[in-house]
Amino acid sequence: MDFRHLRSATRNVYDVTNATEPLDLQNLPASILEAIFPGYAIISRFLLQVLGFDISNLVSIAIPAFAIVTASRYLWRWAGAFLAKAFMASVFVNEDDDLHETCMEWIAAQRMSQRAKSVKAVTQRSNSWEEANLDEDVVNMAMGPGGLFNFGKWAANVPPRYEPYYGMHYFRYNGRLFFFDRSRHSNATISGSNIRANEEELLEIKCLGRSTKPARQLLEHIKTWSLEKESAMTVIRRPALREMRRHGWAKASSRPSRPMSTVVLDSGQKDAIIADINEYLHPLAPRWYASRGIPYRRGYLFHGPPGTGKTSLSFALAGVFGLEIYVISLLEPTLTEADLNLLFNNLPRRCIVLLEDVDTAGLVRNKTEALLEEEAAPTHQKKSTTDENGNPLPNGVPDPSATEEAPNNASITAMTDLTRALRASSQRQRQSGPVLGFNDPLKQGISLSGLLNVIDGVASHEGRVLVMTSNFPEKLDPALVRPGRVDMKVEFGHAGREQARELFERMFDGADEYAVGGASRPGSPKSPTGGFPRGEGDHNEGMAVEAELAKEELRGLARRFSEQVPDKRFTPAEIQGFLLTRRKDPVKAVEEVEGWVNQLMPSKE
Ligand SMILES: Nc1ncnc2c1ncn2[C@@H]1O[C@H](COP(=O)(O)OP(=O)(O)OP(=O)(O)O)[C@@H](O)[C@H]1O
Repeated sequence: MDFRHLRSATRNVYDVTNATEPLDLQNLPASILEAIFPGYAIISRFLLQVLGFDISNLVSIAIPAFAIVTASRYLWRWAGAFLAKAFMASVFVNEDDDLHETCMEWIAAQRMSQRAKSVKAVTQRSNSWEEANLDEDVVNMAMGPGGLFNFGKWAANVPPRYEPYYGMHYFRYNGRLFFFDRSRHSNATISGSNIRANEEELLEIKCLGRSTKPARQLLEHIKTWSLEKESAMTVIRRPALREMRRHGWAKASSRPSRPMSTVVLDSGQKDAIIADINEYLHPLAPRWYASRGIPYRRGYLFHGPPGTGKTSLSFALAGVFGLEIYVISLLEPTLTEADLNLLFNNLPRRCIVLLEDVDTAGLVRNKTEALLEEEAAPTHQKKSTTDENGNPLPNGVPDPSATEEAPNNASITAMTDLTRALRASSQRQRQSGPVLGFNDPLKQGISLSGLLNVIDGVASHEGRVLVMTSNFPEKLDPALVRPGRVDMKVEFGHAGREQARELFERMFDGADEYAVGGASRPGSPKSPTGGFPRGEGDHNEGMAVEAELAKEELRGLARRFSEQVPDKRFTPAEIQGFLLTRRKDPVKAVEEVEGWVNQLMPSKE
C-alpha cells in the first residue's frame, strides 16, 4: 500500500474542510487519518516543512505491520485453541460451585502462586485465619491499654491469600503438567421482565492428552485436601441471596464442629437420636428401605421453648456425623415455593436440612386444602384429625371413632358437591391473589401444601435428615408432623437441676480456658480462672494433683450452684447467659445466683 500520495492530500486537507475542492480518491486516506487522528494533517505538514520528513512513509509501513501483528495474534490464539482442543482435555469449574473456592485455596497454597508475576490478593475467610492466629505473641500484640483487646490490630496481622491472576498458568502435579486458566465471562439472567448481566469467573483445568482422568484425579485430590483441612468443621449453608437463588445454596460459613457433650440434654434422649441417625445413615440402609418400598428419608421435630438447645443439637449432630447443614427459615420473605423446590432439588446425597421455626411461618392448611387432600386420599387412609366435637386430636393420633368403611352413596354425593364448591372457591382465591395456606393474605411465600410437596414430593431428596424446629408444636398442622414426615419428636424443656450443674461445670471446665487480663479472684479454684491455655503442666505430678483438687472444688461449686437454681424454671440459654457474664469467677457465680434467681422469678411466675 503506497501512502505517499498522502502528502498532496494533506496539503489539500484544509481545502477539503473548507470544501473549496471536491473530495477525490487521492485525498480520501488523509481525510480518514485526519478523522481517526485529529491533527494528523497539521503534524504531517509541520514535520514535512521543519524536518523534511514525510510521515506518510511511516504510515505506509506502520499500517501493514499492525495488520500483520493483529493477524498473527489472532492466528496464534486460534492455533492455540485448536491444539488445546485436539490434544488437551479440560475440566471447567464455575464460580458458584464450592469446588471453585476449594480449588483457589489449593492453588494459592502451591508454588505456582508464589512464582506468578501477577497475583490477586484475597482477604482470608475468618475461620481459616482465626485458627491460624492464636499465636500468643500475636494476641499480646493486639492488647491495647488497660488490657483491652483490639480486634482490628489482631486481624491486621493476618496476611491475605495470594492467588494467580486471570490468564493461563501452569503447574506440575504428580509429575504431570497441568494448565490452569482463570477467566471471566459475562452471563445474562432473566428474572421476570428484567435482564441482568452478571460477570462470572470460570476455572479451566487442562491436562495434556485426550482424557479428563488426570484432571478429575487432581480435583479429587483437591477435595480430599480440603476435607482433611476442614474435618473438624461444620459447613453451614443457607439459601443464596434472592438474585443468586438460581444457584440454590450458598455457603454461609464453616465453624468448628460443636461437640455433642456441650449440648446439655437428657443423655438417654441424645443417645436415642444419635443411634437413630446412625442407623439411618448406614451405607446399607438405602437398600433396606428400597426393598420394603419405604422412602429413604428421616424426619425429626425438635420442639420446646426458645433457648433450650434445638438448634445447638442440630449443629452438634452435623458435627458428629460429618454432615453439612442446610438451614432454611420459612420466615425469609423472599423465599417462594419454586425456590424451596429448587433448594430441595439441590441437596447433596447426605445432609441435615434444618427447617427453623416451622410454626412461626404461619403455615396452616386452610379448610379448602384440608378437605381437598382428604378427598384425594385413598379411603383407608382417611382418618379424622378431630374428635367428634371438632376439637383437634393430639398429633398423629387418629380419631378412634373413624371407621375404615366405605362411605355410602349419599355421603359420596354430598362430599363431591362440597368439594366442587370448595374447588371453585379455591380457584377464586387463587385468581384474586392470596397464597393458599397463609393466615396473612398479604404474606407471599410458602403454603403448607407447597412445603409438604417438597418434604415428600418429587423434589424431596432421599438420604437427607430433616430437622424441623418449633416453639409451638401444638400449632403445627397434623399433616406436617405425621409419621413419615416426622419420625421422631424430641422435646426440649427448661433446665433441670442436673442440667444446671452440667452447664456450670462445662462453663468453668479448664480444658481450654482463656481470660483477658487473667486476674483470678482470691480463693477461687485455680483451673477455672484466668491465664492463657494451660494444661501442659499436667505432666508434672504436683500440678496434676492440683488440677484434680481444682476439679473436685469445681464439682462442689457446681452442686451448690444447681441447688440454688429452681428446677425446670430457666432455659439453658438463660443459665448460660448468667454464667457467661461471670465466666472468670465460679465462686462469684455461686454467690450471685440467688440474687439473679430472685430477680427473675417474678417474671417467671
Ligand atoms: N441444652 C443446651 N445445652 C447447652 N447449651 C444450650 C442448651 N440450650 C441452649 N443452649 C445455649 O443457648 C443458646 C441458644 O440455644 P439454641 O439456639 O440451640 O436454642 P433453640 O432452642 O434452638 O432456640 P430457638 O427456639 O430460639 O431457635 C446457645 O448459645 C446454646 O449454646
